[in-house]
Amino acid sequence: MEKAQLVFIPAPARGHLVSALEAAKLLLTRCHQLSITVLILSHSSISSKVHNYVESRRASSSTISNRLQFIDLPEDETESSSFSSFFERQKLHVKEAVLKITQSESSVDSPQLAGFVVDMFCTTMIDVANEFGVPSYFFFTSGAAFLGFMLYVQKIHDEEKFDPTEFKDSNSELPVPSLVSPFPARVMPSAMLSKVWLPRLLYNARRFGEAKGIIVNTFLELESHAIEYFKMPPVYPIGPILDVASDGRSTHQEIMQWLDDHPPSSVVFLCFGSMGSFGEDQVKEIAYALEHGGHRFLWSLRQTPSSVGLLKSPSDYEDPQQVLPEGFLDRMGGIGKVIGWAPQVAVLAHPAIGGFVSHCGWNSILESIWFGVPIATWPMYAEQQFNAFQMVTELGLAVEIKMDYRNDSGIL
Ligand SMILES: O=c1ccn([C@@H]2O[C@H](COP(=O)(O)OP(=O)(O)O[C@H]3O[C@H](CO)[C@@H](O)[C@H](O)[C@H]3O)[C@@H](O)[C@H]2O)c(=O)[nH]1
Repeated sequence: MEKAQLVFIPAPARGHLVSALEAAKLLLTRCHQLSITVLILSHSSISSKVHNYVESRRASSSTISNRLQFIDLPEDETESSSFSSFFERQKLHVKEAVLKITQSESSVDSPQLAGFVVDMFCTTMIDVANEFGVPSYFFFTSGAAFLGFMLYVQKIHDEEKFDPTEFKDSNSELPVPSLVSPFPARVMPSAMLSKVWLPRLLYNARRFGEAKGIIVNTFLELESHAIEYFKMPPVYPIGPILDVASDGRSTHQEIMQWLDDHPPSSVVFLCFGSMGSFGEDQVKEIAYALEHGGHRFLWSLRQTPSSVGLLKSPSDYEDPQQVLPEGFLDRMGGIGKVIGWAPQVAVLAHPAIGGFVSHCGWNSILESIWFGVPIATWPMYAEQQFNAFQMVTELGLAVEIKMDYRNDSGIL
C-alpha cells in the first residue's frame, strides 16, 4: 500500500478536539502507511484550556508517532458570534496549508494526500477537499442517534416544509427513525428551535450526505438501533474514543487526595462541561440543595463569561466563596469540595465517586459509561437535551433531574 496522508480539521473546542485527536492516534496505530496532519483553527476568544490541551497533545505527539503533525492556522480576531462565518474565513488558511503539504509531496516515497477528516461543524471544508480532488469524511463528535435526528429533521424540513422552531413549547412527539422511543419535541436542541441557528444546522446536515463516510464517536453495543438505521453515506462507529490516560495526580493532587479520604461510591460529582456555568442565584440554590442533601460531593463550579461570543467559555472563580452562601465552604468542609476546572476522567475513575450530575455532553456520557458511574441528567446547551433523553428514556442508563432544562447564558 502506498503511503497516504490525511488532513484532520477538528473544531477548536474541547469537546470536539479530544476525540478527534484520539481518533487520529488510533488510525496511526492501525495503519503504518498513514500520516496525519492536524490543522488547528484558532480564534482570539478560544480559552487557554483549549490551547493547553493542544499543546500537551503536540508535546506528546512525537512519542506517539512521527507520522502525526500539527499545523497552527493564523489566529482569527474577528468579533463575531457566528460559527459559520468563522469557518468560512478559515477556508483560505486551510487551502494554503494543504497546498504546502501537497507541494512537499515531491518524491514517490512521500505520503500522498488521500482525504480530509472534517469536524461535524466544519462541513464547509468539503469545498476545499473537492478543490484538491480528495474525498471528505466527517467526524461526528456526538452520538449516532443525534446524527440520525439531524438528518431526519433536515429531510422533513426540505421535503415536507417541517419547521422545528414551531415546536418550541410543544408537547408533541416525533417519530425519529434513529430512536426506538417517540421523541418529545421539548427536548430538541435550542439551536434547532432558533430561527437564527436552524439554517446552519440544516446546511451541515445537507452536507453530511456529500461525505464519503461519517466517523462517529460511538459503539454498536450502545447505539445499535441508530447505527443500523444508516445506509448512505456509510457510518463508522469507531468509539468510544476517550482520552483516559491521566490519573490526575500530577496536575490535581489536592483533589485526588481529597477523594482518597472518602469511602467507595460515596461522592457525587457535579460537572457541566467546558461551557457550563450558572448565574449567582442558581449557584446559591445548588449550594443549599447540596447542603440539605447531606451527601458527599465534589462540585466543579465555574464563572459565566462576562460577554457572549464565539467560543467564550467559563473561567475558574478566584474565590468561589464570593458566590456561595455565607459560611458554606466551612460548613461543608468534611463532606464537600468546590473546585474549578476538574480533572474529569481522573475523578470519574476514582473509586470514591458514586454518581455524576452531568450536563450530558457526549464525551462526558462516554466517560461515565467507561468508568461505570451513573449519571443524573442536567442538560444545558447544544444537543444535551437530546442526549439526556437518550440516556434516560431510550437507553435507561441515567436518571432524570431534568431533560428539557436550557441555560440562559446565551450559549446555544
Ligand atoms: O471541568 C471539566 C469539564 C470538562 N472536562 C472534559 O471536557 C470534555 C467535555 O466534553 P463534553 O462532555 O462532550 O462537553 P462539552 O465540552 O460541552 O462538549 C461539546 O461537544 C460535545 C461533543 O460534540 C457535545 O456533546 C456537547 O453537547 C458540546 O457542548 C470531557 O472530555 C471532560 O472530561 C474536564 O476535564 N473538566
